[in-house]
Amino acid sequence: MFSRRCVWVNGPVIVGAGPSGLAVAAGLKDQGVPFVILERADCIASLWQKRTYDRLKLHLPKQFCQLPNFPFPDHYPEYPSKRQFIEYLESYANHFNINPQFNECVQSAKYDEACRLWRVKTVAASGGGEVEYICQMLVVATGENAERVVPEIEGLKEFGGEVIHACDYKSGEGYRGKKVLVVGCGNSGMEVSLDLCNHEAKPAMVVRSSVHVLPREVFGKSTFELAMFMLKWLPLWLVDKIMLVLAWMILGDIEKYGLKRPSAGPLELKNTQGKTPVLDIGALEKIRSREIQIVPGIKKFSCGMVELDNGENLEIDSVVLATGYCSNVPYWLQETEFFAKNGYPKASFPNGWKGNGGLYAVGFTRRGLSGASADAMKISQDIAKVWKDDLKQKKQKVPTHRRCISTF
Ligand SMILES: Cc1cc2nc3c(=O)[nH]c(=O)nc-3n(C[C@H](O)[C@H](O)[C@H](O)COP(=O)(O)OP(=O)(O)OC[C@H]3O[C@@H](n4cnc5c(N)ncnc54)[C@H](O)[C@@H]3O)c2cc1C
Ligand SMILES: NC(=O)C1=CN([C@@H]2O[C@H](COP(=O)(O)OP(=O)(O)OC[C@H]3O[C@@H](n4cnc5c(N)ncnc54)[C@H](OP(=O)(O)O)[C@@H]3O)[C@@H](O)[C@H]2O)C=CC1
Ligand SMILES: O=C(O)C(=O)Cc1c[nH]c2ccccc12
Repeated sequence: MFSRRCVWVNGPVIVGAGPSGLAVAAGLKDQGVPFVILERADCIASLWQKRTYDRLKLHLPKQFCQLPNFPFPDHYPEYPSKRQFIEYLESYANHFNINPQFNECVQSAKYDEACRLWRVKTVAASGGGEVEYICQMLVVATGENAERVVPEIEGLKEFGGEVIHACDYKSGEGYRGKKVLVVGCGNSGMEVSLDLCNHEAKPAMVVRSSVHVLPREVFGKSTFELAMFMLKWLPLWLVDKIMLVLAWMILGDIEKYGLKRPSAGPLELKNTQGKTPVLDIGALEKIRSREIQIVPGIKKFSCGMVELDNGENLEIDSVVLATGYCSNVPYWLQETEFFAKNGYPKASFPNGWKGNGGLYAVGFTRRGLSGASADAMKISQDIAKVWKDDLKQKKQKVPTHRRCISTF
């Protein structure tokens, strides 16, 4: 017979200790609301610490990436490096005295209608110990990038060479002289291809459909900042048109390199399909000089080879799947009213942060870190209000953790 530890949590359970979970936690600390954060990894911000490449820098200027009530240090550059961003998040957690429970992967969460409580089951990441947390409120902060997307492509098993996902790519060091097929042309595909070039590897990047490439800066100003500024006065479609004219002036016609532009504009596409435009940090120059080869979709792999949709065959040594990420909420949250099948809230920004029965979602806005901060502020305020009203009613506080042992 197993024994499962059962923990009553006074206050909400937050699932995920990335920027979103930390931002909600900080807001709750500020208002004196207790909580528990459950994190499957052994550190905060595991996406940034464990699943990103060495030379990554933030894409958006720092003022769009800082979390509430704790700015970046003044000496940070306009686009902080991954190391700097991680250091910032570590000091954020220290400043607010946030101590997540690491190595606890949430396996299931279910609202118990009878007692109006959430039952959140975790398993230790190393296997073994199971715990059931019982709480009144549940904050989903597992992110838009929780799991890698690995497409099934014919013959990939017979390929024989190394196949990795972009989240396991650290640097081009080991690829010198190698022919690498990079599948996907989002920001990851572009930046992995650029890094491979910088390490004298030979990347070919698969562009199966279309992509918006924008310069990271226009006349020395961040393109993103400019777009946000224009959106205050102009409709989105017009800002998109202006962005495309500026991109054409600065980057030229990218279609002649095989990079077809989508018919919807870059901001419209980000809003409707969550597809992030590429903010170019140098890959385009390598595409122009043919150091990065652009190739069409993949038909199939065979031993050491790939056959493309245009019938061409390429010899390759390795494959990097820069094929994106997905939410993992449908795997563990037993709820279908607030969350859609794709693991995002059904209501879009700014309405997708609060469900029924004390359910909240942070960081599913398709607006990066600034969207996560906006959600977090609303959530921590709402929870604090519920909490304080509740306290007033009870007039007496219950201990933070009440433990019991249940058997099954
Ligand atoms: C390569 C890359 C670069 C990016 N650059 C930028 C940028 O420059 N600017 C920007 O605004 N956005 C950027 N983003 C978007 C990114 O989504 C945000 O930066 C940010 O990490 C989102 O924070 P989050 O806390 O919502 O999700 P995450 O950072 O993914 O954190 C979620 C946490 O939840 C944990 N978790 C997941 N499932 C479970 C579970 N079942 N149980 C327990 N814990 C779980 C994970 O281990 C993780 O630590 C980038 C994304 C990527 C992939
Ligand atoms: N410096 C930074 O700030 C960086 C930020 N990021 C962010 O991380 C998030 C994820 O980006 P990313 O990892 O690039 O993922 P994306 O989802 O943006 O891109 C995935 C790419 O893979 C392609 N793809 C998927 N399946 C296949 C297939 N079977 N065959 C061929 N192509 C395929 C897609 O093509 P299609 O469009 O045809 O489906 C698309 O080009 C984004 O928000 C991005 O902005 C990423 C890297 C750096
Ligand atoms: O890099 C990302 O994933 C981001 O989410 C940053 C981002 C949010 N909104 C955007 C719109 C255009 C380009 C980048 C972003």
